[in-house]
Amino acid sequence: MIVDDIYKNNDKKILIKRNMRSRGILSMRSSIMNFNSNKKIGIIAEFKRRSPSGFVNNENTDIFKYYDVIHNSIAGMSILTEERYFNGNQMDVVSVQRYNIPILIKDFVSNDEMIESSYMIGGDVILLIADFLERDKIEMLNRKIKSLGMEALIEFHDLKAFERITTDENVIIGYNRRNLKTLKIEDESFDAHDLIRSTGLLSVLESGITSENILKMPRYNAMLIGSSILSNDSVLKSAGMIKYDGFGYS
Ligand SMILES: O=P(O)(O)OC[C@@H](O)[C@@H](O)c1c[nH]c2ccccc12
Repeated sequence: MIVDDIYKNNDKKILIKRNMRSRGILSMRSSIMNFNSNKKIGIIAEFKRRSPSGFVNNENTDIFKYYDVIHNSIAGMSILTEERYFNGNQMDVVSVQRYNIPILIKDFVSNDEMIESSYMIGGDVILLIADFLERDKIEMLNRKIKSLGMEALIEFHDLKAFERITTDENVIIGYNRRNLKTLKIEDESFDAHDLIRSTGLLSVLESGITSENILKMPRYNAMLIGSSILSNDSVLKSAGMIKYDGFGYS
């Protein structure tokens, strides 16, 4: 399975060790809460060159300057740094620090070296995937993340993986509508949100969100959108029309 192959090869990754950070850490949690307090949902816009589910993108990271200026609805950025299946590149993170928007490092992180390197290139938030990491591993990795002053987006797809998530104060919880084992959208986002709400932590809905379905999505604080934005879908305009009323959208 692709995911197993990625994690198995993490120890062989060539990681940037030199400090290329050009600014202090920005809080994704504060950014999302800021949008919510203005009755907006926070949109985390994702940049990736391709994904194993078949998406290919010819844009480069310059497109972020358009979202920031034109839509101003970007609470954060998500940058894929996984090279072998997503054509990711850590230098993409270094280059987007200048937009001064919180950066989520989207990779299959499973060791301290990846967390340290993500800090060095300007990351603010680290993705951890509960479906593929045991609870004590997540706790250990988040201790490292916290020690560097960063936040963690801990995502799950399998509802059973929710119980592995550590509900620490630097944690945001994501629900991935896509099953990374089958690469298919298998949506249990309403049940997932009930689980997340019981923690009192911020919630992010991820994957397969387009202008067609965004208005029907359940009540999350933020949404992480990649392919449809990168394919010039009008999803950002649709997102801007949603009024976040504290307990969801109206
Ligand atoms: O391009 P989409 O369907 O908008 O999906 C974006 C993002 O949710 C997806 O890339 C993703 C969510 N969690 C991940 C974990 C690893 C790699 C990728 C992901």
